[in-house]
Amino acid sequence: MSIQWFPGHMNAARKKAAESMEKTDLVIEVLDARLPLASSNPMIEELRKHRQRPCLKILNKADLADPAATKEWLAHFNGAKDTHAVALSCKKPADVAKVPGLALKLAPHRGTALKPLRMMIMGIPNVGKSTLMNALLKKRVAAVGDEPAVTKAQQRLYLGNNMVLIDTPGMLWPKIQHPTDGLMLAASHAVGVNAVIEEEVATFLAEQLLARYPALLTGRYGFATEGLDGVGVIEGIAQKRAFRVKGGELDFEKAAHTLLIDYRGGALGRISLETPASRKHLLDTYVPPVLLGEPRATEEEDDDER
Ligand SMILES: Nc1nc2c(ncn2[C@@H]2O[C@H](COP(=O)(O)OP(=O)(O)OP(=O)(O)O)[C@@H](O)[C@H]2O)c(=O)[nH]1
Repeated sequence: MSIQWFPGHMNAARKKAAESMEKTDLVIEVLDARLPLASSNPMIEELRKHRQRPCLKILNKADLADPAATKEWLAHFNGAKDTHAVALSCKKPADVAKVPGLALKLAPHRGTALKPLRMMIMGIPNVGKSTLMNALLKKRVAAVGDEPAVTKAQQRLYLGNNMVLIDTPGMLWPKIQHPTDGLMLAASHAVGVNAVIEEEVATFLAEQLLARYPALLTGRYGFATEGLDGVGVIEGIAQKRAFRVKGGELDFEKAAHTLLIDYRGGALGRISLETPASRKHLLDTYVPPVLLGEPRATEEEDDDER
C-alpha cells in the first residue's frame, strides 16, 4: 500500500511545532501503546532535543495493548535520562491523574504560579491527545472523535495556576519508516483508508494475529486457524458470520471491516502489533535526524510571562 506524503503540510507543521517548542518546558508525546514506534514521529524527538526539552512519553490506549509487550516498551523507552515513559489509558481518570506529578518531576525548574510549567501535547492523529487534554482539564474542550485529525486549532489552557497546556492535536503526520508502519497505522486507524486498501490492511492484520495471537482469533470467531493465511482468516470470518454478497459469494469486504473494527475496539482482546524485539532491526539501524542548529545555551532565555 502507499501512503501519500504532503511536504507542504509537513513543513508548515514542523515550523509551527518548532516555534511552539521555544515556549514549552516539557513535551508530552502521546503514542499508541499497541504500536509505540510506528505511532511516533521522529520530528518530535528532533525538535525537543534541539531545545533540550524533557519528554513524558504516554503509551496511551494501554487498555487495548498486550501488557507483556507494553512492559517491554516501557523498559525500552525508560533508558534515557530526559525521558519518562508511562503506559495508561487516557479514558481512565485515575490514570490521567498521574500525569501532572510525572510532568513536574521532569521539569522541576518550573511549576510555580510565577513560572508555570508549559507543556505541549504532541502526537500523530488519533492517538488520544484530545482525550488526554480533556481529562487533564476535567472538562470537554477539544473535539474527540474516531476520525483521525478531528482537532485542528491550537489551544493554550491553564491547569491549576502552575501548569499550562499548549495543544497541537493532529499536527504531526506519522513518519512511515517502513511499509509495515503504514499498515499498522491504518489497522489502528491513525491514518484513514478507503475500502480497497482496507482489505489489504485487514489481511496484514490477520497475518499479524495468526503469528502472535491465534487463540484470540479462534476465541472471537470460533474457527481453528491452523493452516490458514491472512486471506483465509478473513474468508473464515465471512463464512462464520454468513457475510455474503448478492449471488452468494463470501463478502470479503465486510469480513475485513469486521476484523478491523474488532481489533480497534478491543473486542478481540489486548493486542500489540510490535515489540522492541520485532522492531530490533529498525531500532539498531536508526539514524537520528539532523539537528536544526545549535541548542540554546540557557533555560532563562525561555521564560515568558503568563
Ligand atoms: N480504548 C481507548 N480508546 C481511547 C483512549 N484514548 C483515546 N481513545 C479513543 O481514541 C480515539 C481518538 O482519540 P482523540 O482524543 O480524538 O485523539 P487525537 O489524538 O486528539 O486525534 P486527532 O484529533 O485526530 O489528532 C477516540 O475514539 C477516543 O475515544 C484510551 O486510552 N483507550
